[in-house]
Amino acid sequence: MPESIAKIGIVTVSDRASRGEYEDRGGPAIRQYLEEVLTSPWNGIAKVIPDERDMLTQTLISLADDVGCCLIITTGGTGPAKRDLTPDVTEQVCDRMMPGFGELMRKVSLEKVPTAILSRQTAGLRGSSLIVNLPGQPKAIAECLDAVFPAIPYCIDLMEGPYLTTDPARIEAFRPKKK
Ligand SMILES: Nc1ncnc2c1ncn2[C@@H]1O[C@H](COP(=O)(O)OP(=O)(O)OP(=O)(O)O)[C@@H](O)[C@H]1O
Ligand SMILES: Nc1nc2c(c(=O)[nH]1)N[C@H]1C(S)=C(S)[C@@H](COP(=O)(O)O)O[C@H]1N2
Repeated sequence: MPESIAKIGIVTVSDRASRGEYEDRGGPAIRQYLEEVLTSPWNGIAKVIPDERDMLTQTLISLADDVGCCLIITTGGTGPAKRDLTPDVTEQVCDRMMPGFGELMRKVSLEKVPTAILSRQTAGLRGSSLIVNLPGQPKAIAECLDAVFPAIPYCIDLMEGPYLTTDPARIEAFRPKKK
């Protein structure tokens, strides 16, 4: 049976990028990362939205339930600023949380910037979708994804999603051997 093409949501959450005050570099950085790392077929569905609760809620639900994304990566809105609500909405739309993602990303980010602890970034599962939050700084994208990406293909296997393969020269997907 042919493997279905993985659909991956890429969501930039930024008031200024969504208003065109600066060019969104976060979404393209996520897409470029996936192009470098994934060797199995995938389609990216990118959105740029403001830090608005209803819009983010609808965007995440639609990418998960209607589009059928196995993975949704957000960037921005994870900090303590009054309008930052990406982790809160992520938790609200998810059935179950995956706190290890945020823990590991903060740990590796702390080696780069002392303000890493200001990110409330998290991850969770909605139906058959894994939602992962990244900070807004475009350079944080590869820093964080390098840490958690080795576990993402197996996470999606366990959710019965498409079989993702990676370029081992870039990221080695870790799949524990079956007993
Ligand atoms: N999507 C993005 N594209 C390009 N640069 C970004 C993006 N998001 C954040 N940055 C950069 O990182 C800095 C810190 O991120 P910050 O969280 O303040 O941005 P933001 O979420 O876009 O802010 P706001 O939503 O208030 O417009 C920004 O000042 C900007 O230089
Ligand atoms: N790897 C990494 N993590 C990082 C950063 C960074 O530059 N690199 N910036 C930090 C800062 S300054 C903030 S305020 C928080 C939240 O950023 P956000 O609101 O743009 O998501 O992420 C933190 N995590």
